[in-house]
Amino acid sequence: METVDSARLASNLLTLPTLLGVSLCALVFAIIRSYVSWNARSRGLPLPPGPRPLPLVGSLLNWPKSPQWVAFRDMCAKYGDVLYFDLLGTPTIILGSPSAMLELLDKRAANTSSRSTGPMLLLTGMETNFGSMPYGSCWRLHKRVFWQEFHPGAVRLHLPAQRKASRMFLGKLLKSPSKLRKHVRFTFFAAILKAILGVDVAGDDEALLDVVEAALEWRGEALLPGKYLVSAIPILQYVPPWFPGATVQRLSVYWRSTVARLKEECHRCVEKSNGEDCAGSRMIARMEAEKRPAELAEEVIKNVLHTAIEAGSDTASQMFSTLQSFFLAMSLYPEVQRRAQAELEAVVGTTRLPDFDDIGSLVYVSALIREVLRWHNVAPLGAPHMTVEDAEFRGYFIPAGTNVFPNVACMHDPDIYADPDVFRPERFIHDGKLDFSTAPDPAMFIFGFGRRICPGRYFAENGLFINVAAVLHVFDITPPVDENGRVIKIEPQLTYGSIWCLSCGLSLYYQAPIGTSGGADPRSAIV
Ligand code: HEM
Repeated sequence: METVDSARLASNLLTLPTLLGVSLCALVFAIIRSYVSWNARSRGLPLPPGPRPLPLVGSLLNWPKSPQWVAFRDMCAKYGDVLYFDLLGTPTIILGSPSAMLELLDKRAANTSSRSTGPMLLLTGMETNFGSMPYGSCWRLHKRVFWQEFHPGAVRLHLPAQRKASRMFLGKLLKSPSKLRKHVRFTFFAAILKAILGVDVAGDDEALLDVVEAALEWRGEALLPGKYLVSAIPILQYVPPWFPGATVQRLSVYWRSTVARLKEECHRCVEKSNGEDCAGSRMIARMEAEKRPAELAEEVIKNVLHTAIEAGSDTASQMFSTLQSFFLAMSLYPEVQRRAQAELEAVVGTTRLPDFDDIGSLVYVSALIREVLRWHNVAPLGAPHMTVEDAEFRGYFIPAGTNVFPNVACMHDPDIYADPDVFRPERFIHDGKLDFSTAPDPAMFIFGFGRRICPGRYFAENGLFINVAAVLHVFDITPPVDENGRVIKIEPQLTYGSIWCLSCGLSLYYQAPIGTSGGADPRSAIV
């Protein structure tokens, strides 16, 4: 009897309206709970402003496609210099002014130095590039191993490699100036490989170059925020490659294999260098001296080396794009080029090529390089940092796990740089000295911020200097001319990955060396 009553009671309770009622109560309870917990976390502070998010998809449809830095600049003009987006649950902010960038990414670096480890990182095999690692002991170990070879004192050891690569670059330009893109790639590639692996890239050692290129060619596109749906819906990463439409999973197999091959190649080269003085062998010696377990040491060194190659020689890297922008600027601004050449002739003379000791005396050339970095900033959205704790910033709530992008479009803000689209190195010179009092040093922004600031910057500055100074000293860079000798107007085109780079349809013509007023021809130093 008792059993029948219980069953009847249960069936009465499980009627549809009861079920709906219970579900509704659960939903209301969940909403209230999440509201209360959000309020406790945010302490009632609002999120930063931004385009109005839509239900379910958040700000996904407001996230601009291309060029993002311009779109974000316009949005900042409307909403202020801290913009908020909800990318399917991932909080994302864009910082639109130097003060906001320095305040959040430099001064609050303890909270803003991590990286998001989204599914694309694993799919691309980039999780072993320490530039992508979240902040923590693993990143610190990699960064330390890298920094021991790239801090301002250590980069002096790499000067011979950079000098030699730049001389070879000049030789290649003399022989085949129309292959500019290839030669630009060569100079950074040769310098970094010699510096870290002890490898001499004689002539066109395409084999190693191919391994590097294969590992790098897809990166700009693949890592573009919002490019693949899987970044927004991480569960999609588990779809098997054979599943219809699983393009990214099929690409992933290829991407990962190219990175793995590059790492193996780095390891093989360092082993082959057989203790020769290069960064790789010094890293091994240090790890041995610290008595690190062999397996860990090998993995860390491979990761650091492939990170350095990617950052230092990738065709989509900042070095590559910056040097190309230099050629473009010189062909468009002949008066700037003449002024730099006059300075080189006065300081260096006509019997030798410029060298690193000349940096301090070549004020105009140094300002010119700063202007290239500003004029065509090649990574206007920098690299996103991720916050690790909830924070308050300028009266707004920034949740833990927010991706923070600095929009370095401020390099083209007329309030910061007068006539920002004009190439004018003079903006950085006062009383014959480099002076950033009226126009901030672009290096403050373009190398990133806080603890994640580019650790390769000193090596980068040396590499840019030696190549730019040597090219200016030996060549005249002019726009191309047609068969009737008429100047062809260069229309620079920019391709957009996570990094801007000049798509090099542009070919430049080189004139006789300028060093003609007596003495030995500086070309004798070109190899
Ligand atoms: C013009 C040249 C270069 C520019 C403008 C540049 C800029 C940058 C930027 C913006 C970042 C991200 C910083 C941040 O997250 O705040 C970065 C990171 C990095 N760069 Fe560079 N870079 C250049 C050249 C190089 C070179 C030549 C190397 C290596 C030899 C290098 C190695 C790295 C590494 C390892 C990171 C990751 C740092 C980390 O996340 O801890 N960079 N760089």
